[in-house]
Amino acid sequence: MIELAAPREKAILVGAPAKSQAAAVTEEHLEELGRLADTAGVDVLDTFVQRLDSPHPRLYIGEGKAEELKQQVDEQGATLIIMDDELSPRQGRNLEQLIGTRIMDRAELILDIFATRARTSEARAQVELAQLQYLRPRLTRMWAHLSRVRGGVGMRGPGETQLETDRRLIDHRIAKLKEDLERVARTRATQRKGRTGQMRAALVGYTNAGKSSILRALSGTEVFVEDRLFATLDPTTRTIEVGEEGAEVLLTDTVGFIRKLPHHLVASFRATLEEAGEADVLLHVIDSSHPQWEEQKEVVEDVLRDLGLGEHPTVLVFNKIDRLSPEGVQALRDRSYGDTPALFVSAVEEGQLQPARELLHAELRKIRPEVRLTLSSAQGALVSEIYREGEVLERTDHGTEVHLRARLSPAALGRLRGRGVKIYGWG
Ligand SMILES: Nc1nc2c(ncn2[C@@H]2O[C@H](COP(=O)(O)OP(=O)(O)OP(=O)(O)O)[C@@H](O)[C@H]2O)c(=O)[nH]1
Ligand SMILES: [Mg+2]
Repeated sequence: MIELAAPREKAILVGAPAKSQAAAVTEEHLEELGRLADTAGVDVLDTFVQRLDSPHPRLYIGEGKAEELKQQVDEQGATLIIMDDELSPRQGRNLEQLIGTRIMDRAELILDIFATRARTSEARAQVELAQLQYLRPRLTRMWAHLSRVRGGVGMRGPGETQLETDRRLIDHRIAKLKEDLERVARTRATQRKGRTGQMRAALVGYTNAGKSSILRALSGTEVFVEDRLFATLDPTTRTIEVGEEGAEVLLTDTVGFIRKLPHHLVASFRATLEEAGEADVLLHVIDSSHPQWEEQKEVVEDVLRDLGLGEHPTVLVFNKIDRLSPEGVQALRDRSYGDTPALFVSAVEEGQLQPARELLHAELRKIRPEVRLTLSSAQGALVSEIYREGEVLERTDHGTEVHLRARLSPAALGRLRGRGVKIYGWG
């Protein structure tokens, strides 16, 4: 994106919700936008709200309101306007022209945060791809903005040729990034094939819900935790012990989700997030002390559905219950979550996570039942497949037969049965 030199930007946050939205919800959304702005290093001067029946096609907000906003910007000396809603390229351009101040929407702000926080080369490439895809249809506006900053005659609006050249350059770069990312994804898929069939779980959830804190508490290792949105961008995996017999599970922490996550960003992070899909079970972490936790839970469920993980085995982990009253915790426990098992924990209180270990163990046992298999000498090749795909607990060789006690996923069991392996204790 276009970088302006320091000092810090001073922004007015603009929300234009539907008339039906409750005032408290609007306020909370703008507060979240304020936290995003803070993470991006922007000072927030004020907020500005207009309730709408539907967005204005030309300016998003109404014309009169836009004039009012312009006045407020001038009076308060704002250098930036941040819209909570996604602006079309045209609305952004028109509004920017009318007010004469740079406008960003929530999506652009999130992209900016990701760009400054991504550490691995893969995460950086994913963010750059998303940024370029966002930028491409908005090039004219970016150019108009640049010409105002530099203020030079002859810089006012580049000719069509300049735009064409820029679009072509962007297209080349997009193609190159996609190619690189596909290569990385292929390498990872190959690595995964070589992995043993250890049980895996992944932490998913709204940003700041406490995913990394839970990983830290369960693994007893240092994991980066911060009271900021998007503290974690790169997935981290640790081994944790579950149950009483010292059974081990690989637990992966993932990037948090947020309302109106730019879809380009979800698409370019797909490869990383798909790793979560390889987990036997997802731990959906919820900040139960947040007034809008139900909306946050829905946002996460929507993104998971987008990623094709809507039906994946999941456990709900209601975190931060240390901030609730005993009655508040009881009210959460009394609710029904359908068939999804739910846990009520605190990642910061000693010993509170023991039930999580036990439930995780029980769930994984359900997902990967323990079975006994008998293979004939002709099926020798399948034995190594079982070692690769599952967890072999015991092996005895009886003459030409191999007897195994193992944990395998239903899919692997179905495949083995299809190939004539004798399976006991399942289905
Ligand atoms: N009181 C309380 N605070 C918690 C609990 N779990 C996490 N926190 C705090 O919540 C904040 C966010 O925690 P993180 O573990 O970084 O959250 P995250 O889900 O990994 O967040 P992102 O990586 O930003 O998506 C930190 O300030 C934690 O100390 C809890 O059980 N109780
Ligand atoms: Mg985190």
